Amino acid sequence: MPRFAANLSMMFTEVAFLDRFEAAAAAGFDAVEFLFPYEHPPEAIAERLKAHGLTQALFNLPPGDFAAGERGIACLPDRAGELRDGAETALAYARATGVMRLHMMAGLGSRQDAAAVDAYRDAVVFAAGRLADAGIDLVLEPINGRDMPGYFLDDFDWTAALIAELGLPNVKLQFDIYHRQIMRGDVATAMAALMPIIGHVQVASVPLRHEPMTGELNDSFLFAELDRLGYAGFVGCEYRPAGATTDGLGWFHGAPPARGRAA
Ligand SMILES: O=C(O)C(=O)[C@H](O)CO
Ligand SMILES: [Mg+2]
Repeated sequence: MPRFAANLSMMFTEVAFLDRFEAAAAAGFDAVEFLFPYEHPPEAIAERLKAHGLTQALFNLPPGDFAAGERGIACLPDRAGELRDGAETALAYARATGVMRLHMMAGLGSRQDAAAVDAYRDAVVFAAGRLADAGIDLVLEPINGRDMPGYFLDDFDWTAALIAELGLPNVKLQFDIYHRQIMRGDVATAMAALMPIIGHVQVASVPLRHEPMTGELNDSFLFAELDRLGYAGFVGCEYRPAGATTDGLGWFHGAPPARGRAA
């Protein structure tokens, strides 16, 4: 089985954010990820990781005003300065937590807009350069437009082509199985084809974004495929538990898959 990271933005939300580290460790996870750490000082996050023997698998660069609906700023030409500052902020948290990969959200915008494409490309090159100095990978994640209407980076082929064109060794693909299935399907074949550039994987059931093994995909098969393909990274459990987080961890502890939608 791959190495799973509990996503603390979606899982264990029964308790306050800083208490989710202990809850994840108690449930058997040895790694965590989350969207953003920035409401808490880096030392507070580092202290929780250390106290519970957890590895920080991933988090995101600052995304602009997330509460107001922004979903990253990388494709926004007039936000380049803020993006650069955000990279420094993320690096401070990276140094404290030891994380080895960071995701940069693209923002809302159109790939038909040349200025947005240029801004995005510049942002990727800039962030990759800053992260490379610290030995950290930059991961780019295509996100489906049903969950995030108007999201700039909603195409796996375009993302893979950009990564190939830039040829920067620390720029990789964040392959979210949930988004891939909604956008294109053909998950196992795409995973195999893209494996050389995959830097992080995430999972949730489709269509409800609940626990793995409860949706239309055969997640056991996909996890075995990741092993067969030699994927040594983390699989982030980026799902909304259907009920209490711990009640839905049967899949993680090896229980047989559920059949059909939860009532
Ligand atoms: O939506 C997702 O799949 C994500 O991974 C986050 O929202 C962005 O990192
Ligand atoms: Mg994701």
